[in-house]
Amino acid sequence: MNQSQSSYRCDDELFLLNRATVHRYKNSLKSCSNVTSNIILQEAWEANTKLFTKNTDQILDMTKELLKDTTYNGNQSWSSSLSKLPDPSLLLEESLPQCKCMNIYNLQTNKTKILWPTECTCNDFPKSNKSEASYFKQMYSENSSQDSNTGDDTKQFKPKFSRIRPKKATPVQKNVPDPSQKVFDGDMDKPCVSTDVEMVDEDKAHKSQVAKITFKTAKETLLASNPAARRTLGASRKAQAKFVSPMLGAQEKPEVNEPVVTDERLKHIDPKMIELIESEIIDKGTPIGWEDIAGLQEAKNVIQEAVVWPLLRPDIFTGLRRPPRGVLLFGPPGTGKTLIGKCVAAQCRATFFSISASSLTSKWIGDGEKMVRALFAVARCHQPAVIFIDEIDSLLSQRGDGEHEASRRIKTEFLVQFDGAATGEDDRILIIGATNRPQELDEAARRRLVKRLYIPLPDFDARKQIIMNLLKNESHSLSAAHVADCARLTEGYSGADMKSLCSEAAMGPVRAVPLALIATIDTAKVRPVNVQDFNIALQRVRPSVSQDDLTQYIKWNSTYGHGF
Ligand SMILES: Nc1ncnc2c1ncn2[C@@H]1O[C@H](COP(=O)(O)OP(=O)(O)OP(=O)(O)O)[C@@H](O)[C@H]1O
Repeated sequence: MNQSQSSYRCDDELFLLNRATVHRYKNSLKSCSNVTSNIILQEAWEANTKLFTKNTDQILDMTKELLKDTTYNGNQSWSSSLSKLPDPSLLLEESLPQCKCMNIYNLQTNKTKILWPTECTCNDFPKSNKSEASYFKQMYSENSSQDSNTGDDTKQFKPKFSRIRPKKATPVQKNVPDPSQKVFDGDMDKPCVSTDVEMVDEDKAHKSQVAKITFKTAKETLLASNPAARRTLGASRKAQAKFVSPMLGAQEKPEVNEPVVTDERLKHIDPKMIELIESEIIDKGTPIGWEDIAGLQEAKNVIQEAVVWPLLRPDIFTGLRRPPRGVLLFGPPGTGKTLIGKCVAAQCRATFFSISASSLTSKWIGDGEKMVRALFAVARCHQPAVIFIDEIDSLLSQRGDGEHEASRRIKTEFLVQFDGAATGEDDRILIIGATNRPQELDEAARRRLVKRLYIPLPDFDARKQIIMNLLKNESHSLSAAHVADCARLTEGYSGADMKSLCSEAAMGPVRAVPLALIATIDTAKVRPVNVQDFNIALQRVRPSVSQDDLTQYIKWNSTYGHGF
């Protein structure tokens, strides 16, 4: 008896597998593809079909043979040598190659109880010294030798490309399936229904589809994503033909259109510069109100009277009431000069051009004066307009012998444009210059910036207001008295210093949160900012303006500044 075989069940179907194949089959189930397991089952089925047919024929032949030999014994009874035959079911059983634990097989009239390989406990898988591969080969040769004389005893398992097919809700049953054509469909819970022919066709289709998806030459990839490249790859181009770039997406790229300039006043200006000014220099930040600027009441009054109202009502402010076209804001850094410029633009409903003089001189080296011309031309098209020039001292510094030619030309162009804007009756352009070094300004520029307003450090009330404004949207436990104390302790701080102080204090509650909780803590559980946080912040944030600097501003203000 061949002890190296067992049976395997796929629902109602019975497969007989030799032990090595069962072992191999079990292993194949661990892999993510069902290709190997399909092959094993298909081949086992074919081998077993032949085995069954052969054994059944043998039993029938023997029975017929014995029935011929019946005798009448004279006692009104017939005897037959059929009884000498072994039980046909045992004969069938013997034909079933089984393992040593076959005693647990329960053979009942040609019905074989199915034994799952996992149920087999005899562990009699041959401990062959041969490698598993050669063992399989041997086992397979044994089976094939019973096969028709093909002479091919080294029949190999040909790998089949197959996918794990999704479970179908209702398997498509094609009449009564022919067992000889059954294949296992990869689903252990379902009977197999596909035929060999179908599977081969499907495999072929799948293979070619996989090949199509996976393998593409560089040319195919390019053509798939950019069909226009077909004209340039391998095709001859006529001498007059336009060059077509084979680069990906080159054909889709819209041609870069030069900005269309419609305004007559801009026709001599480089369109790229116009675009640059409109995109980079026009400030579209949040509008600022007068209440956002703490203190500086006198400066605010002068600006309203001299700048805002005339821009709003140009009809009233004519003749002697004609407003100044240039304003200089000077004072220590961080005192709100830029804030005032933005506030003016917002209050006049004017277009706000914000430019730093150093960027004019460095960003467009060699083109600085063209840029200045373009700036004024664009501002004329967006009237009323406010041109805010930060660090105006570096643009309009005192002229000297060692001065660079480019910077001299920018300066000259600026003054020319300034005069044009100042004298043009219809022009409503205001220049606001801001500087921390008013003493370095060129005399000609100083004269043109008629209103020179000193923007000092915030006083006690202004500091209080800055703290209150900044704490407005924060959770805090500071009383009015605490805020006043804090304002008293910050004498000499600029507006920007006050902002730094409040930011530092606001970090106190966050620093109090244990490090492990910082990523998860609920915002509501972070404690409010308290006076202790401000006391700590006061030790860390110091004023940025020195007393000496302040003395110089006061001196320059008394000489050139607008007296309040
Ligand atoms: N008077 C003020 N009221 C409210 N906030 C102020 C005031 N002054 C300064 N600040 C705060 O300081 C920040 C810096 O102010 P701003 O840029 O206007 O100063 P600046 O005078 O233009 O400085 P710099 O001369 O260095 O350019 C502002 O964003 C604002 O938060």
